[in-house]
Amino acid sequence: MLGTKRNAGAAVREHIGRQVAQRLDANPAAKKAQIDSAQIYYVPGYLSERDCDTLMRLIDAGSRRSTILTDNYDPEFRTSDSCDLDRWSPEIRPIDERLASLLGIDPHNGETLQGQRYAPGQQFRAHHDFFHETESYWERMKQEGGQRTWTAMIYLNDVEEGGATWFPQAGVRFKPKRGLLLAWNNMKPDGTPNHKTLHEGMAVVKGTKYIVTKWFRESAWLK
Ligand SMILES: O=C(O)CCC(=O)C(=O)O
Ligand SMILES: [Fe+2]
Repeated sequence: MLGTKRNAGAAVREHIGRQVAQRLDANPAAKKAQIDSAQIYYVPGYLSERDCDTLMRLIDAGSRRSTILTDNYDPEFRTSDSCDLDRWSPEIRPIDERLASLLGIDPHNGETLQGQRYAPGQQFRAHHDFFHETESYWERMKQEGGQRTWTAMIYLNDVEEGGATWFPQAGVRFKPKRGLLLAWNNMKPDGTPNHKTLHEGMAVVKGTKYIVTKWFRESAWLK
């Protein structure tokens, strides 16, 4: 394709993008955000109260300070606590597999489900979930399942004030709502990274925000 920066991976990513979008379009529970610049879907009430409670309990039990992958570390960038949730545990496994099946992606391509907790003042500043292939971590990520394609994220509780997920370039903002799932394609329909998926976990003002995030790779992450 003359004049574009499509590389070999783009064809695979284009295919995944189309397959997942078709599957979500066919799912009556999934709604599509009415914007042109990114494929963002949401499913209200995706997770039951009981599952939300279980995940919040596990996050409280297993949290550590969140980390980020970058060559330019800024301690204020991501100030939440995170926890990797054990995919083989009897509580997580059904949730994990149901998520992969919602998107129609092989569960092996999914990274470990990650819980995140934000206290007042904590945030995750504007970032892309896809990997920047010019950064030094990319060589390692390439061996570990490659690029991130789709993200699925679920709010586990309502937050009194603040904590919205904001896509400033796509022009949408989601307020945390217990059980609400968001899923978006980090690639454009042609399989190249979509910079308009830039998003931010805005600072919590009042209350505590609990979410789980699952990032899906273009190939097997789980060996
Ligand atoms: O906390 C949020 O609303 C966003 C979280 C996020 O961007 C992520 O987990 O990749
Ligand atoms: Fe993100």
